[in-house]
Amino acid sequence: MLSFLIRRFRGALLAAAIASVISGSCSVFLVSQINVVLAAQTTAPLQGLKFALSAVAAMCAHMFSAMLFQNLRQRAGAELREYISGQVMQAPFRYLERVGSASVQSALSEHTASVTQFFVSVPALLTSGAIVVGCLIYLMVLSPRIFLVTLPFVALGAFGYHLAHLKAINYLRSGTAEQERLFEHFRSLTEGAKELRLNRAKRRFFSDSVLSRSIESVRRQRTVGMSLFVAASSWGNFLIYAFLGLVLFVIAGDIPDRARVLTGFALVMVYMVGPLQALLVSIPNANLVKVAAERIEALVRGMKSTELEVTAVSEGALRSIELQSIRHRYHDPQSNESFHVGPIDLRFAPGEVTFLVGGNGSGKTTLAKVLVGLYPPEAGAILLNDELIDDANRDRYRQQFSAVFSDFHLFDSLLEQRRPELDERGNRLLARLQLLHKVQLREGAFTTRSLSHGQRKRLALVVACLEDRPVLVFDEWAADQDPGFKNIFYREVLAELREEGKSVVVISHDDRYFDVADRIVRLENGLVV
Ligand SMILES: Nc1ncnc2c1ncn2[C@@H]1O[C@H](COP(=O)(O)OP(=O)(O)OP(=O)(O)O)[C@@H](O)[C@H]1O
Repeated sequence: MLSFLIRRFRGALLAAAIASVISGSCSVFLVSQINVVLAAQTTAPLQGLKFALSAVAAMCAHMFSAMLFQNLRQRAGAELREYISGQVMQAPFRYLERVGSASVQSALSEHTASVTQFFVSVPALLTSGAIVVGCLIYLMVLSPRIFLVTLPFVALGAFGYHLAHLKAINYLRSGTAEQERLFEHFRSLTEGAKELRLNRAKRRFFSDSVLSRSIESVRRQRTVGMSLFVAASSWGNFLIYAFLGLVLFVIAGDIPDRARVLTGFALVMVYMVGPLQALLVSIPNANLVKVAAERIEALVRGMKSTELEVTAVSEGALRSIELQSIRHRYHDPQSNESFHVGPIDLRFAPGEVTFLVGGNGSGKTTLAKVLVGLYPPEAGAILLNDELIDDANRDRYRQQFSAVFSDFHLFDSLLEQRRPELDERGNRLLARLQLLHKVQLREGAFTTRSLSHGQRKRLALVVACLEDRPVLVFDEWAADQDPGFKNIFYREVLAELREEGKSVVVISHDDRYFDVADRIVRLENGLVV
């Protein structure tokens, strides 16, 4: 993920990185000039000019790199969100069901924000890095003997930091994993608002034992992780002052040019504390970026689809859809239990109304999902007009269907190019379903979606009819409708769709209307009986 972003913006990143290093180097040069002036008896005007030019150069380089990095951050955020959204839209539907919406939401919000933080950490890392390296070089030039003494200190500091760092990153990783569970609980806060209000005991349990525990766990893991990093950077700071004390009071002795060397060391070491701290702080930030990038990568990896996206809907008219010995299986790894649908053989033809009936949990919705191509069959074959459906043409196959599942989603518009005739047809259908006084279709968008559940379902029916696909699937559409609308749906709408030559699949428990069907398919425990 990060390497992709780095490759994508490598030109601008390189320019901004060079500017950061220039800014850091100019700062070190300024400090060295201060030391020269402090040690000299007089100051030459040329030195003043050099100092002023370096200060201006440091400012310009810093400004340029910071602006460029901010710009890159926004561009990277936008591209990452588009990339993840694109992957989500083409991901296998079953995979999305399995990972759940909380993982997708946190990838799009929290993790994306963390990854783009990289573009803010980099200038700090580079500028501070350049200052620290520059300072060390200056110290080496000033007194190679004293500088050699710094090496064990650097090694000691690096070792201590590395140990803390390894421990900290584990805490950050598990904190991020817990946070995804927390996002799921946040969703329950709004989606389960009714249930939580109606039952005080459940509300308290959810609050104390589920939500607070998860919030606390994220807080604890992140606090421990970040505290370890802070402890490590404080350790680095301490070593600087310990080293300075050692130089000033123990090692210096009677080295040549004592005053100039010691002033230089003191000045540079004190100056280095800030950038070193920034450097040490930006390392945990870089780790947060790494952890977030790993989460996004893990999520997106499962979204890879081998299907080809259709560019145009198939021209040929529907003649038949055949399911040949198709099977689907849900497996729960926790309980190691499975539910099997199939083997099932069915044929669907135009102008035919098929009712899919059976008890709760008998597999009707699952079969419908296999039929419309949301679940590729795990065994058996699907044939559209005698053509075998596989990954190469599955997306084209799905374009044959309009479906209203029980957990349907209503977009606020038809998501189609504006067509006045579409508005007219839609409003006629809305009038027919007695919704026109509540909602209208204007320029392809609905005037409102604040409707009752039954009304929203009627709106979903209108959307499905307007799509004008050869096959329509209704999953217990009539379950929430009053008798009048049930009658319109079963006796009028289905009859009209049949007249238009549509193949209609209706999942239903309304045995009063079973006579409407041309064929009834009864499922029991995943099998047609
Ligand atoms: N997304 C899923 N993940 C795992 N198992 C599932 C999933 N959806 C359904 N199942 C399992 O598959 C079985 C059949 O479910 P399905 O929704 O197909 O039944 P149904 O006949 O449509 O039931 P109902 O009449 O209650 O809507 C259920 O027992 C359930 O355990």
